[in-house]
Amino acid sequence: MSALATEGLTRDFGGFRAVADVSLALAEGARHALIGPNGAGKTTLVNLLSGALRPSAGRVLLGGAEITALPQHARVKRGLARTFQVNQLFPDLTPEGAVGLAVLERQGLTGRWWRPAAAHAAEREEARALLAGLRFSAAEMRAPTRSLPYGRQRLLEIALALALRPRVLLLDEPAAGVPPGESRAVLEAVAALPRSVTVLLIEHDMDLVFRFAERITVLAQGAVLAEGPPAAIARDPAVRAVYLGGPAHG
Ligand SMILES: Nc1ncnc2c1ncn2[C@@H]1O[C@H](COP(=O)(O)OP(=O)(O)OP(=O)(O)O)[C@@H](O)[C@H]1O
Repeated sequence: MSALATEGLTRDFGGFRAVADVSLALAEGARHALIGPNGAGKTTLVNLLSGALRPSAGRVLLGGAEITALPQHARVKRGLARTFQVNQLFPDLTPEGAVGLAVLERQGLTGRWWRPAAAHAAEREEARALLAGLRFSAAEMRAPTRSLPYGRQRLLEIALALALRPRVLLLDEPAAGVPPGESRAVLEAVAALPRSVTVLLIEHDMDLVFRFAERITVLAQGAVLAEGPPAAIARDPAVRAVYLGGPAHG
């Protein structure tokens, strides 16, 4: 059974078909990447998966169960998480505090502000362990998020998603906007994500895609143009014609 699958997923905007009859299947623990030229429909497809958009036709299945009609929060509860831009949401919180809140959210305890401080120790501990796994130093965990380098802020997005203990994680351009000097740390953290999490990476950076992915789906004009292991995708003449261009990738 696939961890995440779509069947004939289609989305029209007026007369324009942004996603056209896309059928995808991610195996448990998959390291799958979705690529395609600008306007290929990647963002629309992710929005259909996360529940931000409803399809015009087709189905989305999580662990074999249909979730097509479920709103975003219900999908998150069932184990489908996506990263989102935290620097707009938590500029004054520390990473430790923000991830601690996400742990509480998972536990359904966010309303209980009255709990004694000692009761927060467990989620703080979990938050620290999670951030340490993403190679945050103790000082970085306790600094206001806004003061951290952008690469660290993007890693915090991943930490917040992981705090929900997802079965499937949608990683939307985790290294976008990160300066070259910091992007290596983001890349390593993505590569080191636990296998218990199935990952779909949406990414423009071909180095990251070809280092991370074991399978790649190429979208073009809303439809699946090709799918396969990286070596086959890099060689595929149709893919190179519409997207990669130039010499084959490793
Ligand atoms: N809300 C909308 N209304 C109308 N057209 C839309 C809407 N959202 C997306 N589109 C169109 O659908 C097509 C696919 O867009 P989408 O953003 O999904 O592509 P993308 O592959 O994510 O592109 P990029 O790599 O540039 O982010 C584009 O032609 C876009 O103009």
